Amino acid sequence: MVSIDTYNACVDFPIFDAKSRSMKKAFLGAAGGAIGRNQDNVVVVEALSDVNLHLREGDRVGLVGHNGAGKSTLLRLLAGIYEPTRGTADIRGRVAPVFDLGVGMDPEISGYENIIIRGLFLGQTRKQMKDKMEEIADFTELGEYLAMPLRTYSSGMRIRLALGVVTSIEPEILLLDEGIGAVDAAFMAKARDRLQALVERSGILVFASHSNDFLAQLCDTALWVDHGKIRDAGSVPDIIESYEGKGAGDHVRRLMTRMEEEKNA
Ligand SMILES: Nc1ncnc2c1ncn2[C@@H]1O[C@H](COP(=O)(O)OP(=O)(O)OP(=O)(O)O)[C@@H](O)[C@H]1O
Repeated sequence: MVSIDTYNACVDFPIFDAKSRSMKKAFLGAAGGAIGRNQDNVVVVEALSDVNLHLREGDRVGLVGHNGAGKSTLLRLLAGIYEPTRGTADIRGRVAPVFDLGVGMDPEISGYENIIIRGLFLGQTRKQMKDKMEEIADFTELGEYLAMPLRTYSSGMRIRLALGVVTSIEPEILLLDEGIGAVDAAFMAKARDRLQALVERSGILVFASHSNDFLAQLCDTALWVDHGKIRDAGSVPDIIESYEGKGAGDHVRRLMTRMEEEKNA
């Protein structure tokens, strides 16, 4: 069974070299988690506090919130990269963390070899990646460059390769942190379809994004993360409306209606 359960999970980052003078006036700014002190009087950033999350097979959840609200920290907690400082996080299922498209890529080896390595990094086997190789190679449209070392690629070419691999896997839990940047528009349209298909065959999706259109396309529900806490939970348009206002909520509602009509057409 695939599941995510966190109980009052907190993640603190101790900052041993923080200047105490500047900390005297610590207050909750618009961006970032609360800054406090732990029992040893060390300055800590409270990146997440008392997060209770219960997700099951089929859940597609978007995370919205200001810079430094705790979205990436929450994804890293769910990926097992961070342990909760207090509380618990119980994650069942094979996790594919897609935070940085370039992670696990080696500039000195070929595109083909990088496809295998990146796949292993995402929990796939060598055999699975070899079976998918042709299809991934086609998608990237990189042709003979695939036999060349990755260092000869432009940044957009690297993203094509990384997206080709990421969207080819079968994850039980897919953790996605936007960062899908510099590819040309035609390629992005192709990648969106593949991303949609990836999400559909994933057990659980948690997706942190500042793009309302992307959230509307990939998620059913959303969480507003604010200063390390879950401030609100609900449908994607409702949460975007609470977070950004009525205009943004209505835009997402219209977009979702249009997508639904296109699906049924
Ligand atoms: N390694 C770290 N050491 C210290 N503080 C950190 C570390 N990583 C994150 N933080 C702090 O934790 C808080 C949450 O950061 P996080 O990266 O999770 O935010 P986010 O919601 O993903 O932001 P953004 O939308 O800007 O990517 C911030 O206050 C940040 O300063």
